Amino acid sequence: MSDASYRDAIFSTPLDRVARFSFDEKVVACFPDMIRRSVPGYGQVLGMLGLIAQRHLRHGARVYDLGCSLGAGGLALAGALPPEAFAYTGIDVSPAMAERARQTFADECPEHAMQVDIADIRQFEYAPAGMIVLNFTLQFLPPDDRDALLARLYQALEPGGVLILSEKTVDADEYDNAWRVERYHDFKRANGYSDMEISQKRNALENVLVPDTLEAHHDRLKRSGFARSMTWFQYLNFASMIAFKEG
Ligand SMILES: Nc1ncnc2c1ncn2[C@@H]1O[C@H](C[S@+](CC[C@H]([NH3+])C(=O)[O-])CC(=O)[O-])[C@@H](O)[C@H]1O
Ligand SMILES: O=C(O)C(=O)Cc1ccccc1
Repeated sequence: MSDASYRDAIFSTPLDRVARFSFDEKVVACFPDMIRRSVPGYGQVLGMLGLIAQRHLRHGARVYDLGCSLGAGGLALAGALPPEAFAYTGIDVSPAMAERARQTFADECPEHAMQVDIADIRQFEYAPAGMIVLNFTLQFLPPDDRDALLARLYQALEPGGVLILSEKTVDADEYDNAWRVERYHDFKRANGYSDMEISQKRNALENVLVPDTLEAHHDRLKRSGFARSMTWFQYLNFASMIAFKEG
């Protein structure tokens, strides 16, 4: 398969019926461009992953990257830590994504222990881990499945381990929410998306990407066992949280 990367033009022509968004071959081919132009703070969140790992990850521990897509999280970690510092397992249910992530790791960081599994993160058998990353992935699970997954991840974390949870969020206050969504659309427009692309993608994501409020996330983290969590990053309606398992 080609590893070329294209500009995202998926929603640029008028569609009679906008299909549900899915991580198919077409999305995979333009994914780096799509995510960079569509997720405010994506690069900053990735940049901090390595710094957070340097501070919190036990030497040699396992790191899980759930919904790893093309492996950007793994590459960020490999750029910040030496090969013996961690063993990485990326998991993605999309074979097209996972295969490209494998190829990228083989090309870019062959010395590092980078594994990619094609699996559903809800069914995966987790081994003990020092760090678990959910970068813009939980939002794609049916809301009823989110509690059970977080509770299992808490169990898999070693004492002193950390969970990074990055998400698109919704604001409980309708005015604050409208302001953030409108500025988010401005952000997309400034990144070259047309009004039609913005509205067709919005329709395609309806009931596929279901955002929670930050409060709902922190409540869920607490219910799952985490005594402490905080929002360390927020940019419009996108945020990243960290949750700590007591050491
Ligand atoms: N049940 C599931 N099991 C496994 N994978 C899943 C599941 N549901 C969705 N996915 C996968 O989760 C990923 C979400 S993208 C993550 C970006 C990445 N973290 C990044 O830092 O570049 C986010 C976005 O595109 O906004 C896709 O690759 C799906 O195939
Ligand atoms: O584009 C959007 O509206 C988003 O919410 C971000 C996004 C990025 C990549 C795939 C799906 C959603």
